[in-house]
Amino acid sequence: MKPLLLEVRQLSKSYQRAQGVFGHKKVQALSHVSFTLEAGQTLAIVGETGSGKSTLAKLLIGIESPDQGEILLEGQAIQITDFKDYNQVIRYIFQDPARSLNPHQKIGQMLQDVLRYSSSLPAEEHQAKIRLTLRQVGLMDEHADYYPHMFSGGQLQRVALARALILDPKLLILDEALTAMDPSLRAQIVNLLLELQKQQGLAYLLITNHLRLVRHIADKMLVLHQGNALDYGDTAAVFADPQFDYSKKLISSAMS
Ligand SMILES: Nc1ncnc2c1ncn2[C@@H]1O[C@H](COP(=O)(O)OP(=O)(O)OP(=O)(O)O)[C@@H](O)[C@H]1O
Repeated sequence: MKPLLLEVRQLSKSYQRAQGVFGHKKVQALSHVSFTLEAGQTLAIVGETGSGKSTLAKLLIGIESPDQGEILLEGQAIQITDFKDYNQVIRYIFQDPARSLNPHQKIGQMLQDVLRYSSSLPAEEHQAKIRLTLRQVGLMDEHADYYPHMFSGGQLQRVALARALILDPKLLILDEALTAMDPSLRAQIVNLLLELQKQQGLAYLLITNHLRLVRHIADKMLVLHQGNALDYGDTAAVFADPQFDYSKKLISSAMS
C-alpha cells in the first residue's frame, strides 16, 4: 500500500513568552495535534487568531521544530535539517506573495534561482521548465522578462504559484493565501488550484478562517482551538454535525 503523503502525529509546540521584567510564561501553541493528508486531496486547518495555525505551518515547513511529535512525509519521518530536501515536496505560499518578491529581479530570473538552488534539473533545461510553469499558471512566456511591478495583483498570485510549482511539489501549503483576495480574484485562483489538482494530483493544506472556502474546496477539515484539535474529518460531515461547541459556533457564525 502507498504510504500517506503527509502524516502528523501528536505534534506539540510551546513558546516562552516574556512576562514582567524577568518572568516567563509558557504558551502551549499546539497540543498533540494529529492528522493525515492523502495525495491529491485538500485538508483545511481552520481556527481563529491564536489557535495555532501559523505554528503548525512553521513546523511543517521546518522553520520551527516541535517539542514532541512527528511529521512523516510519504512514510518517512522528516527532520528540520532535511529542509532543503523536502522543500521540493512541500512548498509554501505566503499570505502576501507580492511582498516576498525582489522588485529588482525579473520573474524568469527569480524562477531560475529556485531551480538552481533547489532542483537537480540540468541548467540547459531551466528555460523550458520556466516557460512550462508560467503557462501552467495561466501566464505567458514573455512574463519571464517582467519585473514584479509590471504585474497586476491577480498575476502576482499566479507568479507566487509558479514559484511554488516549478519544483513539482506534491503538497502546497496555502497559509491564508486566499483569504485576503477580493472575491472575483479568489474565484479565479481557486479554479486554477482545482484544475492543477486534477491534472497533477497535487495535495493542498489550506490554512484559513474562511469557512465558505473550506466547504467549497476541502475534502477534510480540522478545527484548531487554543492549540487543540477539535473536530476532524470529512468536510461535509463536520459541517453537518460538529461534535464540539466551539466548532458549532464557528461554523454557524461563518455560514449565517
Ligand atoms: N514566537 C512566539 N513566541 C511566543 N508566543 C508565540 C510565538 N508564536 C506564537 N505564539 C503564541 O502561540 C499561540 C498560537 O499562535 P499562532 O500564531 O500559531 O496562531 P494563529 O492561529 O496562526 O493566529 P494568527 O491567525 O493570528 O496567525 C498564540 O497564543 C501566540 O501568541
